[in-house]
Amino acid sequence: MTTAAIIVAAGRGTRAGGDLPKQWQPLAGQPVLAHTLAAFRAAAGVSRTLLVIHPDDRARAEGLAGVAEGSVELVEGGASRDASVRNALEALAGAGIERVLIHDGARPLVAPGLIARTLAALESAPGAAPAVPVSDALWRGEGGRVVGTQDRTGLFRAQTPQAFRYEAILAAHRAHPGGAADDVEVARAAGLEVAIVEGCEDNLKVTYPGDFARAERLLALAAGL
Ligand SMILES: Nc1ccn([C@@H]2O[C@H](COP(=O)(O)OP(=O)(O)OP(=O)(O)O)[C@@H](O)[C@H]2O)c(=O)n1
Ligand SMILES: C[C@](O)(CO)[C@H](O)COP(=O)(O)O
Repeated sequence: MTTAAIIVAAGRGTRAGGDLPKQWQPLAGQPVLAHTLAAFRAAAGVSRTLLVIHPDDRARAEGLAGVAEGSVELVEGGASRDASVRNALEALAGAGIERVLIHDGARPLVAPGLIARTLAALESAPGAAPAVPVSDALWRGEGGRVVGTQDRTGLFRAQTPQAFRYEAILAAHRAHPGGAADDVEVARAAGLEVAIVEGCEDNLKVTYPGDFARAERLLALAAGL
């Protein structure tokens, strides 16, 4: 099966703050994105890797391992995450790709094993994505006060990579009006079944300033430091 990986990294990282978009900020001495790309290089069976970037970031992207050598292809993103994914899916049209993994560049701790089990789940469904069951109690709050509780049964925190049969997710994106939080939402809007795969607590998305330190601690643990 021919598999492509799409790594979306065209966002501006406004919630993370800093002088650079979060995916370009350093994490253990390298840009966040360098860690993400390294995880996909270590994953088995990915034949093409597309990195979706903001046009302002082209020079930075050209400095990443794999880009100059041609093993990582650059695609320009759009104004929203789903527009960025769509650009990359369209760039793969007609290339004989059968499966696609779509991953946030801002999740640098993705493990090759998680990538493998997400892909494997495509045997039984046209889509598959990792998620972590909600384990904490859930409240509704207003004005700094708890105003209610929420049943957590059947609730999951969604992660990436999200994997799909390529032609199915391309058609789903073409039919979608836009504004989806992730590709599972796009797939479901087109009627595709998506299997839930066991996610990993460490596969965090760098979203807020404090996430850099947390990600560095996890990287150090993984390296046995
Ligand atoms: N127009 C966009 C918006 C987001 N993304 C990517 O989608 C992933 C998940 O999005 P998010 O964490 O929301 O990133 P940002 O949009 O950059 O963050 P913020 O909402 O804080 O600005 C990130 O890797 C981001 O770069 C993208 O490729 N194109
Ligand atoms: C795709 C995603 O990472 C799934 O968790 C997420 O929906 C995108 O980021 P946001 O923080 O919801 O904007």
